[in-house]
Amino acid sequence: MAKTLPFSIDFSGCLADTGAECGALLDQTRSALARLRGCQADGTLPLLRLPAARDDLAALEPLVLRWRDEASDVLVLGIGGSSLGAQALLELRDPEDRGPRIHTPDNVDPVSFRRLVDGLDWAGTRVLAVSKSGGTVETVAQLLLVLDRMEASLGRDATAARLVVVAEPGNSPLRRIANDYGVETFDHDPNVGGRFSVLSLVGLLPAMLGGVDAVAIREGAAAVLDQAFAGSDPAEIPAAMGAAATAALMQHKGVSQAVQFGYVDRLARFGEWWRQLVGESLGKQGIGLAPVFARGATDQHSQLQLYLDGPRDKLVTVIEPPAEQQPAWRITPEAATRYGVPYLAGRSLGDLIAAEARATAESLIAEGRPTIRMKLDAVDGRTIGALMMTAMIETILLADLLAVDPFDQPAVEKGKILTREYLAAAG
Ligand SMILES: O=P(O)(O)OC[C@H]1O[C@](O)(CO)[C@@H](O)[C@@H]1O
Repeated sequence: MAKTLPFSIDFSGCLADTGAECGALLDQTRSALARLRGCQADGTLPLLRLPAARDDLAALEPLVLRWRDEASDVLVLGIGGSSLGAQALLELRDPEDRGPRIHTPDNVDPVSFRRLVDGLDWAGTRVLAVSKSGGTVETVAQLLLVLDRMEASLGRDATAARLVVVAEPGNSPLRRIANDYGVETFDHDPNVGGRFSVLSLVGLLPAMLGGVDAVAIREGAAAVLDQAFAGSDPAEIPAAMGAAATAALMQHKGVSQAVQFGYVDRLARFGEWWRQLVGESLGKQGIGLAPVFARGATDQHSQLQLYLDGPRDKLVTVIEPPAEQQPAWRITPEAATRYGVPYLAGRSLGDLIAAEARATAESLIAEGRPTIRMKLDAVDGRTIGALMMTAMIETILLADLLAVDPFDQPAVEKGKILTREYLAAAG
């Protein structure tokens, strides 16, 4: 299916007993796809315009060049959609890249944050604070603590020169800090929600600071939209098939969990980004799909027993590695024979992990467990851009089939209010 995309995908292992229901749901995706195409044309869903945009990337270049040249470390402060996408993209960094170390501490665990910050040389450190709302307590707290340290070490002007803020326009704590210090500020598009913002500067600025090819990422995403909006049969569109198959399994087979079983370590952070996308976009009004990330081959020795023999409530997507990641580092036939493991003769770890991914997918299918098989052409910017856009379109289509709004997250507000109340009371 769909070889204009940098991956192939096989849904045959998840359609048993739901073929008819899936077909009907697939038909329903036609109207949602047409609406999305309209939104791309008239710009009402800016996410869909990002893959083709280039001017915004050009506007980031001076900052990227400056910081890549002068910084030893970049601290990216942000959480949720203001960090997870960047973390996923930074996994594609070339190990030989000579740019700054990039830290994405997202969490506010006081010990790990302090450990990180204590190891920084403030003169060489640059700080990028990202928050769509500009008011997320974790990000604001981290920034205030960091500013305190930086200012004590460097003084106010040098601190201001080392800080850049990304936030939507308006009067928010982050904007007030930025104004007060007079720092360079970039707008977060108010119409691109955090978990859909990875292809904007939110994900791409940190990626570019790490020397990752932002254009390739956008090209991969563009290929997905081109294919999805070309008027093809929805059965040929991975996002539409994924949404229809998932909805059919949820509505007719009691599936309530989606497991992404990824056999590529560099995509583990992609798995974390995807968890927010699925969790926050679909989990509402008593409906939802619990997203689970499992790492192959590690979780074969931890979770696979459950997936094969536990409750039939899971849809597993096995992401199989590309052939490309098989370096010529092989077990010698002599050693394999001598120690009684002849099947390892001449084999690499790439051979091993590929065989394990295949074995996992085939075992799940043999057990009648709904399974999608995805095979990547490569692990690069174009592929991750395509994976991310496929996941976002699939989530939007699935939300449409489940009749929930993919773009809000109203339930998390209560906890935020209580957190502020408890902090105020403690003070
Ligand atoms: O970018 P912000 O506004 O700091 O929000 C961070 C994250 O918090 C949430 O609003 C959930 O609390 C996410 O949707 C969002 O990605």
